[in-house]
Amino acid sequence: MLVDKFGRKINYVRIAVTDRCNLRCSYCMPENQHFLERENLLTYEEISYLLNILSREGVNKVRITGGEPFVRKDISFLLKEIAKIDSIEKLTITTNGVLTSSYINELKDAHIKQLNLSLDTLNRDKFLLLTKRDEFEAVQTSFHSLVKNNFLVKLNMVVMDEFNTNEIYDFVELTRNLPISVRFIEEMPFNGQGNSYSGIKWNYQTIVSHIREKYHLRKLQDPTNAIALHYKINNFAGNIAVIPAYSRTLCGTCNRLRITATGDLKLCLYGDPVLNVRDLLRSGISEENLIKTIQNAVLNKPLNGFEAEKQKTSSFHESMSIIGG
Ligand SMILES: Nc1nc2c(ncn2[C@@H]2O[C@H](COP(=O)(O)OP(=O)(O)OP(=O)(O)O)[C@@H](O)[C@H]2O)c(=O)[nH]1
Ligand SMILES: C[S@@+](CC[C@H](N)C(=O)[O-])C[C@H]1O[C@@H](n2cnc3c(N)ncnc32)[C@H](O)[C@@H]1O
Ligand code: SF4
Ligand code: SF4
Repeated sequence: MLVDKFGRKINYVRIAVTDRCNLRCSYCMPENQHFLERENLLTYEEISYLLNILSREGVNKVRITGGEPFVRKDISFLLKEIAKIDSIEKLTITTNGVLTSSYINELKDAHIKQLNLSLDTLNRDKFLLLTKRDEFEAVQTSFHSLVKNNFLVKLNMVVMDEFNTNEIYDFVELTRNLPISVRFIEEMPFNGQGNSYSGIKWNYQTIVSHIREKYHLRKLQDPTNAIALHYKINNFAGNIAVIPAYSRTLCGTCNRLRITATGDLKLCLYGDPVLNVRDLLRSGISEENLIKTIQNAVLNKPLNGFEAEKQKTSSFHESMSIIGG
């Protein structure tokens, strides 16, 4: 079992399979982002080996993220390998939707039932402005194709002051007839650039208050270990949620480990890596020692890894594409 010193069971691993992406969302990476060479990435064999080991330590949920997972060659091979691990009950992906519609059959083959799709605006021109790529139609196609094929879709919208706050109600409206979850996310300081960062104007409370001005929100019971606050509007097919990713109100029940594209193990999204599994694997470490090393590292998972961060008014943050979100 992977358990930290606060008794939190770590059963959810988020793994970034690449740092590359076919979009350039400004909150995530600059246009001239420098990407890693292939040899720096964990291979699919290394990822499968690692997840097999972690699954025996109680990990039963895996999220594939990136960068954009579908830009990595033969991603379907990895999905099928992970699907073979019996004790992984939930395998899921976070994707920008540009290429996703071409993978519907492969997703079904890997028994994937749920996908998180990132979409921050419903306006094509604004999409281009934000992502620097004219792929709005492709994302729409994936969105509708996933819903039509009965995947459980969570739509992630990063709330950005003066960019898409005027679309919050339009996103809420999507849940009127579609059985999806729309999640409003506080923007975090991970844009891969050195600009100063002094907090956010639209935190989860502001977002909820804004929605309440127009809709009657009923609070739902949040699933165990959720990092989102869930709400329902009567008679709407879907639901909505708000992720206090920057305010960090839900860290106490955090059950996550992150493995970045280069194999760094992160105990918290905001923390520094504590070890590098790629280097350990390539050094020929035994399975037993690898497990012990990870177990010892996990013990030190911070209760709230953001404390040091709060003291800073300006700092450099790597791109979210390396961490995986
Ligand atoms: N602060 C914080 N933000 C997170 C954490 N996990 C995910 N996020 C952010 O939440 C947003 C949605 O992330 P997703 O990749 O869709 O994953 P998820 O929220 O874990 O998905 P579910 O397991 O379906 O709830 C992204 O902006 C992530 O960066 C976390 O542990 N802490
Ligand atoms: C880094 S992306 C990787 C997966 C895929 N490329 C995508 O965009 O869905 C994972 C999630 O992190 C979110 N994200 C990226 N940068 C963020 C930031 N600065 N603040 C909040 N969320 C962010 C994205 O919106 C996305 O939902
Ligand atoms: S958020 Fe996802 S889609 Fe956007 S640039 Fe980052 S990795 Fe790419
Ligand atoms: S900020 Fe860190 S401790 Fe809090 S939920 Fe995210 S990963 Fe977990």
